[in-house]
Amino acid sequence: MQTSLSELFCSVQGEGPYVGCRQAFVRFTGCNLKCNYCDTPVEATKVCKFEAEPGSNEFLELENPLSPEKVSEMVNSYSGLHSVSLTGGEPLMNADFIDLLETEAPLYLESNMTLPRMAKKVKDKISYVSGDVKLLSSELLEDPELHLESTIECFRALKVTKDRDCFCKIVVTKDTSADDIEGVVGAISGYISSLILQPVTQKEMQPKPGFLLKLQESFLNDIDTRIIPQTHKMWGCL
Ligand SMILES: C[S@@+](CC[C@H](N)C(=O)[O-])C[C@H]1O[C@@H](n2cnc3c(N)ncnc32)[C@H](O)[C@@H]1O
Ligand SMILES: Nc1nc2[nH]cc(C(=O)O)c2c(=O)[nH]1
Ligand code: SF4
Ligand SMILES: [Mg+2]
Repeated sequence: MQTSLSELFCSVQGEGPYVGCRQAFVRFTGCNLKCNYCDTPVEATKVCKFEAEPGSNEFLELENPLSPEKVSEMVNSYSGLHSVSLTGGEPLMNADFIDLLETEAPLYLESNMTLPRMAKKVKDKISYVSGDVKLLSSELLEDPELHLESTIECFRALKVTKDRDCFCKIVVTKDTSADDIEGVVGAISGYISSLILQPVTQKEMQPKPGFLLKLQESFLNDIDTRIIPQTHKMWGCL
């Protein structure tokens, strides 16, 4: 089994409760959604850009597709890793490949949580789940009811346990509706350790600070709720 990656690099986690933790980032190509705020190209690429020396800005180009052995070897070439971020694109589209990875550091899944069958396949391999909920109003969803069901089923499969952390992250824009967030969070709150409200990075799409603070207040009684913007972009790292 082989798959295509767009890039593989070492940096620190720039989002959510694990901000600052040193990670290898494994970026898969392809996605089943089309979020209007998405900051990442998801198209398939001919080569995988591999930054062998962290922070060097020098990239080797490895021809796609790559085997799980080769990807594990590249990840294991980095030292001091807290975990390995599986991202994309949508990493759960590569559940069979993920199942074959043999990395020394534990796996951290960054997912849109819409592919429950795939979530069930990888659940025992994953130590950290950054479950990025896509709101019903935020994309062109064919079937909002099915979307919500799939989201709940994914969180149930990958829920927080003594061996796995699972938190929910929601990108908030100026068009986000509080009811929309409350509906989804109410349905998954039993499966997560915290809720992260992530204001969208593009200035022109950002919500007002007062809206975020009100939202946070409405959840705080039930769940550890934090407002954390993307931090890696502030200091220009990958
Ligand atoms: C590019 S996605 C890839 C993983 C997966 N498809 C997902 O959406 O979680 C990685 C993370 O970047 C976040 N993200 C993408 N565009 C963003 C933006 N403009 N502002 C803030 N966060 C953004 C996503 O919400 C997600 O948490
Ligand atoms: N530093 C850094 N942190 C991140 N957290 C989530 C990312 C992603 O694109 O999945 C990301 C990323 O691309 N870089
Ligand atoms: S699910 Fe993730 S990768 Fe796909 S479009 Fe949305 S933010 Fe981008
Ligand atoms: Mg990113």
